[in-house]
Amino acid sequence: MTRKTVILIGAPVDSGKRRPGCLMGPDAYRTAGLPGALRDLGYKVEDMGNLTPASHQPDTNDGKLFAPNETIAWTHRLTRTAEMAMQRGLPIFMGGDHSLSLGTVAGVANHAASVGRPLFVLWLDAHSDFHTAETTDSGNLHGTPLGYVTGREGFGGFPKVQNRVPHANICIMGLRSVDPAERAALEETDIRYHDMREIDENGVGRLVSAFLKDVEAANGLLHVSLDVDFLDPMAAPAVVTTVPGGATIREGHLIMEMVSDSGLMTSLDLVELNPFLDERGRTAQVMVDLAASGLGRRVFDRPTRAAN
Ligand SMILES: NC(=[NH2+])NCCC[C@H](N)C(=O)O
Ligand SMILES: [Mn+2]
Ligand SMILES: [Mn+2]
Repeated sequence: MTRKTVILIGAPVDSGKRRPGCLMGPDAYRTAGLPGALRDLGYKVEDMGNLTPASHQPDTNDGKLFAPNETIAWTHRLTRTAEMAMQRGLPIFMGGDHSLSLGTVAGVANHAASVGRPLFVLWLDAHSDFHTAETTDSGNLHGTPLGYVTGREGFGGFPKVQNRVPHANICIMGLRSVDPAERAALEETDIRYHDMREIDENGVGRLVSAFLKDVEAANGLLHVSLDVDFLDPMAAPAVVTTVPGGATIREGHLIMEMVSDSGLMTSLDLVELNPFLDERGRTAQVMVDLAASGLGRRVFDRPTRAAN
C-alpha cells in the first residue's frame, strides 16, 4: 500500500494585522512535533520549508488597509502553491495569520474545479472573516478571506478569484465576534454559520455531521481552516484576537475526529498562532494535537460506541 503524502507548507504570513508574531508559527508547529506526529500516523511527510511572498512594492501603511501589497503578494504565492500541492498530496498550511487563506482557499478551489469536484470549506473561528478590503473597520486583511474566496466585490488590486466557493458549501463554526457589516452581508447568503450558542444547544457533533453528510453526498473536496481563536483563550492563549467563551479542546478534537472518520478532508490551514504570546508552547501543542486528530490519531483504534 502506498502511504498517503502530507505536504507541510510554512506560510509565515504576518501582514494580515498590525500586531506581529504569526511569522513564527510554522517553526512553532515543527518544534511542537507536527512532522513526527504525522509520520507516526503512517503518512509520508514532505516539508516544503517556509515560503516567501511574491515580489512586491513595500507597503507605506498610510491608508486604511494595513500591508495590502504584502498580503496581495502572499495571495499570489499561496494560490499557486496550493494548486501544485493539491496534485501531490494533502497540504497542511502552517500559518501565519488568517489572511493566508485568501491564497490557500483560492488555490484549492482552482484545483477542485480542475478535477471537476465541488469544494466545501469548514471554517473554525470566533470570527466570520467575511469582510472585504472596503468594508473592514480595522483595515486588517485577516478579517477578509471568506469574503474574498466567495467572490465578494471590494478587493481591488487582488488577483481575481477564478473559482468562487459557493456559499452553500461553507460552514462556519464557533462564532462569537461578528462586525455589523459582516453580519449584514452574511445574512444575505446561505452560508451556514453556527455561533457558540448553537454549539452549546446542539453539541458540535450534530452540527458537523450534518455538514459532512452534504460534502459526501456531493463527492466534494473538503478544506478545513482552523483559527486558534476558535478555541477558548484559556485553552489556547497564543493569539492576538482572543474572544472569551470559545470551544473547548474536547469540542475541537471531536470535530477533527469526525472529519477524519469521514475521510473527506483534502487540505488544512492552521492559522493565527502567535508563538510570542504562548505559554511554554501549549497552544502550538494543542494545534498539533488537533491536526493529528484530523488525520487519524485516536485514543483507541476502533470507534468507541455512542451511548445510545
Ligand atoms: N482571522 C481573524 N482573527 N480575524 C479577526 C477579525 C476581527 C475583525 N472582524 C476585523 O475585521 O478586524
Ligand atoms: Mn480567522
Ligand atoms: Mn478568528
